[in-house]
Amino acid sequence: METVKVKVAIIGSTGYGGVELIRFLMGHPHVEIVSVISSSSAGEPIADGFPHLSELMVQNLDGVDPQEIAEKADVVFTATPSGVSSKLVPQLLEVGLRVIDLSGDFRIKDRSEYEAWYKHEAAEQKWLDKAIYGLCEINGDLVIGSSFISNPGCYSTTTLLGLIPALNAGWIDPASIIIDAKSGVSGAGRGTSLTTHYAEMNENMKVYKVNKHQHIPEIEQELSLAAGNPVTVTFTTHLVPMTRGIMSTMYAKLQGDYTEEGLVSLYREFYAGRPFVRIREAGKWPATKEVFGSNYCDIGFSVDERTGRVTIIAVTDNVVKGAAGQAIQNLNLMMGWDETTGLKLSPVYP
Ligand SMILES: NC(=O)C1=CN([C@@H]2O[C@H](COP(=O)(O)OP(=O)(O)OC[C@H]3O[C@@H](n4cnc5c(N)ncnc54)[C@H](OP(=O)(O)O)[C@@H]3O)[C@@H](O)[C@H]2O)C=CC1
Ligand SMILES: CC(=O)N[C@@H](CCC(=O)OP(=O)(O)O)C(=O)O
Repeated sequence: METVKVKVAIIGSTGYGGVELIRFLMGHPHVEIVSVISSSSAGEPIADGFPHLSELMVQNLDGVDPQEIAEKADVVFTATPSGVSSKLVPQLLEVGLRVIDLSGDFRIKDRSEYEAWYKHEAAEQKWLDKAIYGLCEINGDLVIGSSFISNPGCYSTTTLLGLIPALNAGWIDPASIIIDAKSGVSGAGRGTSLTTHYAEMNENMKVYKVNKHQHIPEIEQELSLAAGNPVTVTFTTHLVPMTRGIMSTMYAKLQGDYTEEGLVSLYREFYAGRPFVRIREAGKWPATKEVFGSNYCDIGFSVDERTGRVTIIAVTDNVVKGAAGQAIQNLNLMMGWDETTGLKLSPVYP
């Protein structure tokens, strides 16, 4: 006998995060997509803009009406811009929906810190306090049975999964961390801009938001929790001419004679039973193609005995583990299902 499916709605379903949620959820055995929602194209068939989704059971886009969503759905994903989520999500929670929000609006718990980096008004403190920071491999226990998840940022996910085990074990000096991160252009969303259009990005590489990236306070907040003390980082982001993928290359001073083999053991033990984090053997480093289209985060190491530093390399697909995939992993944990349900896709290669 088939079990009752959880009814899911997606707001922002015409953006990259939303479309990727639909792709994975169409194959999820315990989920029924009951509403795909757009603030600008309500009433239009989703297949008009996305012909590859013509087999989705719900055909027309609905408008943004919390009461109407609550009548149809149990859980709603908000794949909406920051500044929109902060206002919309409380309305969804108030009508009794469970919410998984993909924006940055509920990740940073300190309102003044959020406002300093995002340059607009923070959500009310009571909602910030309610939101669970859904970095599944670290906070999975808090996600189980919860009703409101703030899904981590793409760079933050990649970077935190790469740093937390070494920081937590006291193997690296928290004051020495430098992060050099690169992203494919889909990380900027579907809207066109001078920064991201083809002629600007093809055969080009750009550094951006140097020392000003909005993921800095998110990364520092979570590293500080892992270290038990305030941690600050140097974090630099680059756009590279590819569609998907993040590589985060992290440098830190080792606080002992630790080897690559030792790091591999430490990380494999830390992530034991967490199927979406894969640790390369000593001296082997991951590439973005090796996680493309999948929910994996792959991590490798190099120890430099001359400088006493470790280089940690972590890769993810920004739209999957960095957004929609992790959001579904959070749904699985929230509902008490196996965290890999609907997500067991191997990376697309080549
Ligand atoms: N792309 C990525 O790799 C990642 C994105 N994120 C975050 O996830 C969220 C979605 O990102 P992404 O899909 O890339 O962004 P997109 O810009 O591609 O899509 C955002 C969607 O939000 C909808 N939207 C805009 N304004 C409103 C509104 N007032 N009310 C309801 N819906 C609105 C738009 O659809 P419509 O006009 O049809 O309503 C739009 O398609 C963002 O907060 C982003 O920062 C997080 C991690 C990674
Ligand atoms: C390539 C690119 O532009 N990437 C985006 C990160 C997307 C993301 O995760 O955004 P939120 O944290 O706002 O949800 C950026 O650097 O701002």
